[in-house]
Amino acid sequence: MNFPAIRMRRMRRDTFSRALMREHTLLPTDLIMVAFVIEGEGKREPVPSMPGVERLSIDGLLELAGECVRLGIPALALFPSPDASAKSEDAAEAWNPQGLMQRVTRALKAKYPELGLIGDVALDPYTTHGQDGLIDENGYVMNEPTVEALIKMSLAQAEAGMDFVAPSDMMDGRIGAIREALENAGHIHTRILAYSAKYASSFYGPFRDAVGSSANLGKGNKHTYQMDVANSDEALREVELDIAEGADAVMVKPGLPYLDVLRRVKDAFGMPTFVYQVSGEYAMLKAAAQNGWLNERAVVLETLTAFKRAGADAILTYYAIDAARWLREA
Ligand SMILES: NCC(=O)CCC(=O)O
Ligand SMILES: [Mg+2]
Repeated sequence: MNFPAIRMRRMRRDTFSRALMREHTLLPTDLIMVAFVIEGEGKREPVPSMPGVERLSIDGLLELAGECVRLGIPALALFPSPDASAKSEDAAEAWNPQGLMQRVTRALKAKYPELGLIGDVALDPYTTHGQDGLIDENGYVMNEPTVEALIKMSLAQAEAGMDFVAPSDMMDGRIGAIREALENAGHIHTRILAYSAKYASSFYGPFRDAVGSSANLGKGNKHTYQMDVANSDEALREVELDIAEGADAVMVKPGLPYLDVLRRVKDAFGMPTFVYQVSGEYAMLKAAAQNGWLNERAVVLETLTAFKRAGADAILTYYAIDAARWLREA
């Protein structure tokens, strides 16, 4: 028995010794802000299931980007919420050089070249059926035709100046196919953030409201391409394949319910490993905070610190700007 020679509480007694033994420190540079992009001018549309989050037109995005730069947030992840008229069976608007994402990317890069931009690559905002890919007559998402579409979408974004293309669709082989197309087109610096372990999670509900795909998706689900929530060995296989195909960084998504997966991925590969605190996680925290049931600032910073402890190099979160402000005040 080591007690009392070993007293774990001794190092916890004072602020200075707690600081010295702290293993992980959350910084604004760990955070990636997430934004929903809409057409128009001077438009801000609240997302009802995500209080505090608004869909923004280009002018609002420029303000948001300026705030990221001022706060030391290195990157902004963009998700389009196109008008219903831009949706089709073949999602062709996704690779229109004058399309929403491409225009926004050029505008943001012109004003804030130092802010990293991460473009979502998946077809769901652009399809009339709300699936991430192209479907056959039975509604099954077809792998290779979808990959061909994702290549066009990635090239259009890279051409507009996107720093990272981020395929979030979970088709097989798309990382290698996109990498090859980018290289052949001379976009050798365009990075790929692979949503490698993306789960078929019910925590994406508010996001689907935000990008306007939930009504289109209806009773559909994404179980034929996103991962079964019960698996984690499979996540390692997915990540291994994406690394072999040329991913520059890999992602685990959602976040808090998948910290075990995050830790396994980081330990197994030592890759730049990102995690996504998704819309449902935001909604839970926000709802409890609005009811006065949880201290918002304390619990949000706790969740973000937990991601770092579990091995994340960067965290996509709707709370990035709030968290960076709180960290600066602290
Ligand atoms: N590709 C993005 C999603 O599927 C959902 C993100 C979220 O729920 O925040
Ligand atoms: Mg895969």
